[in-house]
Amino acid sequence: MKGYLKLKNGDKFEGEWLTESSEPAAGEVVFYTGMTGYQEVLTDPSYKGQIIVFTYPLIGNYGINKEDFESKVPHAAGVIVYQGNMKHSHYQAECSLVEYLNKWNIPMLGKADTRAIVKKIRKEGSMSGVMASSTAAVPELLPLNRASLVSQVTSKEMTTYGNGRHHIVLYDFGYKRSILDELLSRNCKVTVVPYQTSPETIHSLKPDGIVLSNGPGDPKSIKPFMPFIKEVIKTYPTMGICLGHQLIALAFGGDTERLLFGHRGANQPVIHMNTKRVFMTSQNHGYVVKEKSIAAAPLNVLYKNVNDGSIEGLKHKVLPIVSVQFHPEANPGPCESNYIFDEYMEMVKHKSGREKAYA
Ligand SMILES: NC(=O)CC[C@H](N)C(=O)O
Repeated sequence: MKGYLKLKNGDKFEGEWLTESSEPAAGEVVFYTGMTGYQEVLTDPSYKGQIIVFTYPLIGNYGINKEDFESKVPHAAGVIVYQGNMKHSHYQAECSLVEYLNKWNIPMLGKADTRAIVKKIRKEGSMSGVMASSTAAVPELLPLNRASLVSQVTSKEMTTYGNGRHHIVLYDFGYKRSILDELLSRNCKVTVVPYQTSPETIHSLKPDGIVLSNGPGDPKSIKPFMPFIKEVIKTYPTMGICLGHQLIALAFGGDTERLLFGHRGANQPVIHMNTKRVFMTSQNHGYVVKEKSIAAAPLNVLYKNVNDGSIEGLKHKVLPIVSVQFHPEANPGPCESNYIFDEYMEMVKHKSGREKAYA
């Protein structure tokens, strides 16, 4: 059966509809450039409601396994690939990509001219679109609900994992399992809390540190909770990852803006501003912190993207607060920024040092 992607600007791309349900799907059309990691990408809550165009042609070649889920359910609205319906082969594979998508009723378009779609998005920017098996569906008929994305993926209740020595509260805006795993592997007990959790509740947990997770959508949609976030992060050593990083900037008076087409892939070069060391990072974001907006904020720029110069990390001038726009937990992606978790744990362990600095 034929299938189509229609972009908001009216452009139409044809392909083969590979999944069972013929229901159309709408979402923000974005592209991901990594060669592997489709299972992690599809189950990363930051992709909630997005139609993902994979630029690597062989997507599905190693199937779906039990190990690589970033959350229990997939979050992407749709999948677009160059080949599709690949015969998979891997010793850990449990099923094919198409079988997995069928289970969750997520459409996949194969044999699509992914290069043409990406060139369009790179020129005109990420935009909404609709995937359908008939040409009748139009994007306007399937409106997007960007504002409530975080509330769709956050935990419903508080859950504690592990019994390590350092108690970390992970604010859940749509956290990736790998972030939890990184903390657990560093002798932490982690309490995952819904993103609306009040400072009083956090204080009652007596945490040693706070992590603000990644998550979908516009960081400004969390603005009503900013006073909560600000109070909590000023009190405990804090690390922000991706959306969490953007929220730290907003909390200290900074501003965010939308990138033309975002950074989504596993080889985004980032430079450490002090050491000038460059390393590759895994990324997935459509918004960035505006550099001018933090000029008066008590934040230093610690990392920048080598390709476009955008801000990739911040450090508070006095308080033990650090944040990165990229993903140090890096699944999928290179692990060379993994040390950021070690640095954060040092901050957590030297809490008394923070108290001295603040006195
Ligand atoms: N991975 C993330 O946390 C993404 C953050 C935010 N939703 C963005 O697109 O910029």
